[in-house]
Amino acid sequence: MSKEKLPFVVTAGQMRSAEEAAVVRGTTWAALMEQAGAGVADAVLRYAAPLANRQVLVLVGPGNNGGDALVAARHLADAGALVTLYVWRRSGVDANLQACRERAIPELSAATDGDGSLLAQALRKAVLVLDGLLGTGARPPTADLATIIQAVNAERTQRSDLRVVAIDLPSGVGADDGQVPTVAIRADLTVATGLIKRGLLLWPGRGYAGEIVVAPIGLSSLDGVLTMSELLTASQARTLLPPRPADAHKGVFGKVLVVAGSINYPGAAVLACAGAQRSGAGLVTLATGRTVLSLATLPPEVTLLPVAEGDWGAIGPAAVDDLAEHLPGYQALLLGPGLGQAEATRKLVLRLFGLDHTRSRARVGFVAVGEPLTNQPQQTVALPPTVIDADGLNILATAADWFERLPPEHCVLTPHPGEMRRLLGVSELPADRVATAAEAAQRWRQTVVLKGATTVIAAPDGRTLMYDGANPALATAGSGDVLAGVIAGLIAQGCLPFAAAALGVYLHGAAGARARMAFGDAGVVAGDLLPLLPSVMQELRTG
Ligand SMILES: NC(=O)C1=CN([C@@H]2O[C@H](COP(=O)(O)OP(=O)(O)OC[C@H]3O[C@@H](n4cnc5c(N)ncnc54)[C@H](O)[C@@H]3O)[C@@H](O)[C@H]2O)[C@H](O)CC1
Ligand SMILES: [K+]
Repeated sequence: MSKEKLPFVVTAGQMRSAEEAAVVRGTTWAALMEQAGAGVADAVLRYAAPLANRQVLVLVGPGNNGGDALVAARHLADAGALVTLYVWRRSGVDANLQACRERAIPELSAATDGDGSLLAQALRKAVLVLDGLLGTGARPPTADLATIIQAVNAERTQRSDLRVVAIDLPSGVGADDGQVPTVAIRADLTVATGLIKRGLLLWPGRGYAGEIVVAPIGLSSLDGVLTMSELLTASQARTLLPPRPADAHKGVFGKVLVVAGSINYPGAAVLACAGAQRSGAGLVTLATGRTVLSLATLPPEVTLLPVAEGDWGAIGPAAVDDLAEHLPGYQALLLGPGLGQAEATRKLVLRLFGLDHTRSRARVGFVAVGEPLTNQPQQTVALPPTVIDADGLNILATAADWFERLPPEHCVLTPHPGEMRRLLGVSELPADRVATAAEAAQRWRQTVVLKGATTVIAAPDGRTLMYDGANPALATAGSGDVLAGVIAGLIAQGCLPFAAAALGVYLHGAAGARARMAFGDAGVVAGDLLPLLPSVMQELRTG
């Protein structure tokens, strides 16, 4: 599929670059705006038909977002809608306003509506409000603009028959970070002009956008923008599926070793193993202490590798020898779910990554790709591609420059925001989750899955995917364990780290959506995802 057809997600700056690149290639700003406004009108007519002889109130702001609104207003009037303009702080009469005047489209001005009565009256009559106040050039709305926004939101709350459509962004939502510093329009639909702005997919902005559609504006090529995010869609996920030859034996689908669990979290190990199984791995082995094994109710298909444990069943550093003996032959390692942070476990994790300097040479660790395994008595066993999750991340975060021990593009890190803060050594994450994940992935040279209502998957080469899968049903203990297992299972089947992370996030999210439909917003447990994963995967494969 050509790049242009993929739903790119951009910052305001990247959008500007794409537009400037288009203008350099011969289009004009006026043409871009005409296509944007026409596209908005088309989306509105598809979304809220019939509008003939229905009142449409178009809010017009001072910038090009307002310009789009004037173009759309003209097209909607030509389609038979009864359009009224409500102009806020727009100076001068440009061609698009002139064209509305030639159609005698009624025009109200905020400047002469001190008490807001004109707006209130127009809102009461309208069946649809089109928000063309502010777009990518917005600063946080203050006083007079905030009053207009609050009046629109109040009317929409009171009347279920009123639809609000935002042009490019709901006014008041930050284009790059989705923040809503003061107030913002609550839209039922946002028509993104040309490309989806990042703020539409980052919370809380995502919650103001409603349904999101894209109105093409003729960006013939996207070479103007270097690294853009892309929305992770089913069609994208489908391209990432590992092959599933009908005549294959289980060895073809790889083996996953899961180092997980502790006396407090035996279930995390179970969910992680089951996630790996349900993603299609050929064989899953749980390496943990005997105490945890006695507590965990494992699927019968999971094989067990009891390893040395310390106090309270915590996996201890001596487990390195057990792991070294068994790791060869595994195509994926998952480290972390429910591990706990006992001192003994901390030593194990640091030793696995060669960060525990109390011993000269770990028997297990990352051997630089291509470096021959030494045939010394302390032969080092290379770790397979590794998913590092939960306490695996929390323990790594305690070692300075931990990421320098990892061979490039060998791991998938799956932090939630708290784990990301610890890995970055910051008290607060920056608002722009995409930039945060992208910079970390490039610095650490690993795939990073920054989990959240919108999950960002970032590759070391700068590419980022955003999964728009906010789902309260997934905000449940163990959901992350299942995801980590799915990703490890996909790596075992031959997916490269970034592909496994993206496909894993998609499958996990789709299963979560299925569970929410079946069980509702509350009360879904992570285990409910497991039986849904194979059918979600099958539908993706045959879709
Ligand atoms: N560039 C193009 O050819 C196209 C742009 N598209 C649309 O245009 C907007 C971006 O336009 P821009 O003029 O840069 O920004 P805004 O329309 O958001 O308006 C900025 C304008 O408003 C003033 N302003 C900002 N915040 C406030 C505030 N809180 N209070 C008062 N005034 C404020 C600011 O000073 C500027 O004057 C983009 O979103 C698209 O909708 C087309 O879609 C494609 C072509
Ligand atoms: K807007």
